[in-house]
Amino acid sequence: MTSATSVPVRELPAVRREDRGVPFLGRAFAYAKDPVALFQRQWEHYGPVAPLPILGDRWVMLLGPDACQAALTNRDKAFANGPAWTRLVGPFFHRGLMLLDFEEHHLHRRIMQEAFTRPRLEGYAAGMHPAIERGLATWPDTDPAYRTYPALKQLTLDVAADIFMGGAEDSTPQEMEQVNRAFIACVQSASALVRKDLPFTRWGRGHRGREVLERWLRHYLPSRRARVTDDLFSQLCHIETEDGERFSDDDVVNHMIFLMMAAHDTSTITLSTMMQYLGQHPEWQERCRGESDALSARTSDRPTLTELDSLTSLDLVMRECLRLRAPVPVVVRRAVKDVVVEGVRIPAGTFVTVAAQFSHLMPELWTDPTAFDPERFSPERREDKSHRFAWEPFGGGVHKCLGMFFAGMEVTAVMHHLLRSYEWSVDPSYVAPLDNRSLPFPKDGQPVDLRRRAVR
Ligand code: HEM
Repeated sequence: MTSATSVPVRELPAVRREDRGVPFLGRAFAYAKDPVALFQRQWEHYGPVAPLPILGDRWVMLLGPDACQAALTNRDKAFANGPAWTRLVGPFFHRGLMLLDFEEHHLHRRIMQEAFTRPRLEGYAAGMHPAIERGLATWPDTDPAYRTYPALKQLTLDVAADIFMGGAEDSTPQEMEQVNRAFIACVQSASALVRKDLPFTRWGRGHRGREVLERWLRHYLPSRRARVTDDLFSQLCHIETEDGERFSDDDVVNHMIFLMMAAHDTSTITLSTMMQYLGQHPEWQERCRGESDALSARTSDRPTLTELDSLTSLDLVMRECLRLRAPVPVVVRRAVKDVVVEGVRIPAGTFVTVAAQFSHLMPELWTDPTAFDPERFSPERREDKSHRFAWEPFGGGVHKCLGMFFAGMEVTAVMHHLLRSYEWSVDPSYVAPLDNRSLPFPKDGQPVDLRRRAVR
């Protein structure tokens, strides 16, 4: 963060007339239409600290790795998460870890960390394979336009039911579908224009969704408290720090709702982006499949966490896909006191978007930034080292994604099974039509030409 004494401090520039957008909505439409074009325009006209009128509030957009670093590392404790995320996603992820701040966040994160240690991840990895195999068995043998996005969403939900819930043994497929819809309702509330609990509104659906999730989780709480199993729910019920601190029932429910939301869409988006690029780059698909086939020949069809780590080409592809299409393109904060970033004063009360996706595409940081080139992450090139915050799909600072390794493991495990079971192709000229109203997903379901492999 720039100190007010070292650099002359400027006030935030006024919003130009042509950047005011639609009355009240401000630039919300421009963001939904093409966030990258909006980032670029803001950067060109205002630089790294750009004013942004949105939904009647005063927002500032931070662009470029230095400005993002200032907000994420948050040295002066000037930025808070709770008030900003709550403004966006409302009460639906109430008291999830990402929405807590400062001392309270530190305490909860210390407890939750215990559920993400390496030995625990090994347990989750072992538990994932059956759900992935069951899910992929329902995919067709061949389909020239298989809509992979909804299929992957269903698959990650099934994996989550096992790994997060320990099987959701009392829930029928219809109830699981209702739970899926409840999550979607909560996530989509972020783009609600009417922010009141009224019938037929996105906000209202978010409220109903939260109620469904709470009821569903509270039903399972006693059985998960009663015994320790390998699933995340049971772990949250039992973990404690060395000082004996543990979660209350309410904490467990609140954290579970947030965790399932944090894990579900982000992993699905990463997987569908990987399927798109691997479908458009058969040489990379073959290279990744070669490693997966070799691994299975050496070990078993259900690799351990350490064995999954050896799929290095898949790891390069995943990093590149997270760069090109960050599942969380921006994170948000609210200034709780006046603060200076890159020489510009941001007044207390201002909402802030930290635009990671823009850094991922800056020509100053990456060669040919829009090209699919996974080798840029190879040990010889390591373009992501051009700046500590050049590549930040998982955020940074004290709120950096706690599920980062879990996500890598889940995505690698699903892709490993997919590469072993299927071949697919995607038209090289295909550009995913993204819905950017909440997290970016392909509106057309992302059709691919899918064929089950004859011999493995
Ligand atoms: C590719 C998949 C994922 C991406 C791109 C992603 C991205 C992010 C980002 C950008 C943040 C920071 C938010 C902020 O600074 O305000 C975050 C926070 C978080 N994520 Fe993830 N995430 C992914 C998967 C997961 C998974 C699988 C889990 C859990 C199993 C998870 C759990 C969390 C938690 C608990 C936080 C809050 C951390 C805190 O506030 O201390 N994420 N994630």
